[in-house]
Amino acid sequence: MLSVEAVSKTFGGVQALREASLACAAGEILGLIGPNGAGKSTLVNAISGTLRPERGSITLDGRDLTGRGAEHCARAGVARTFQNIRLFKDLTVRQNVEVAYITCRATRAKQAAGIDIDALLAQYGLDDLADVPAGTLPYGSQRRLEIARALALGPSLLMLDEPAAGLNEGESEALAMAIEGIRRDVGCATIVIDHDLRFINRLCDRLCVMDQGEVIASGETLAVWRDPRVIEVYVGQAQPA
Ligand SMILES: Nc1ncnc2c1ncn2[C@@H]1O[C@H](COP(=O)(O)OP(=O)(O)OP(=O)(O)O)[C@@H](O)[C@H]1O
Repeated sequence: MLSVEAVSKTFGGVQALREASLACAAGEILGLIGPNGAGKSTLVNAISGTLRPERGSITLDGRDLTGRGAEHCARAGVARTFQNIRLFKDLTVRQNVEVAYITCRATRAKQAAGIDIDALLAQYGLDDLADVPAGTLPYGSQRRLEIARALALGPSLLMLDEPAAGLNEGESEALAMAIEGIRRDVGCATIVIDHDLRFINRLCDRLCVMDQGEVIASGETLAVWRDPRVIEVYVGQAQPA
């Protein structure tokens, strides 16, 4: 269970997070949405330890992760993918997954025991590409490798930052089914950020909506879309200036 309580962060004069809170339970798929600049990536960065919040607290399964750094968070079971793919481009596909697995084996022996790298590569359609440098893969395969690598960490929390960006409808549907498979097989808490609202609504049990650094609504997907503040942010955006 991830619990984020009243986290704040400023960059110069910009308040990127204003006492943002959210929770995500094991086996749950939470959609984190909001307009550009709402603070979604900043919140994910705080949860994954790449930036230190000024106030608030972040715990995973009761362990305090607040400001503990990316390596500590990864070892505690936080895995993520990035808006702009960040693979080890010169390492092979298999080596990318192995690096994560080695981290998992060092600190999460129970989870590591359940991970089979060959099966993971096959599951994500990467078995025939295992010895190819990651940087030479087509875009869709790089996206799948990022997810396979995140799963090799044996995560308790998986955060996917714009996983459907650049995918066509068929690829998005396949991705949604793969994420549902992760819920079934791994049972981790999953947070998905995406601007593709059809993808988000189809996939997520609950939504957390941010605007200007604040969480303005959270709850079951359908209920959130009836919230006047959410309607204002989304419909307001579509109005001509
Ligand atoms: N490293 C940084 N330095 C300065 N300002 C930053 C930094 N990172 C984020 N910001 C600012 O913080 C605010 C929140 O940005 P953030 O990237 O978290 O939004 P977002 O909801 O992820 O947006 P998008 O959907 O466009 O990715 C924005 O005003 C952004 O310009």
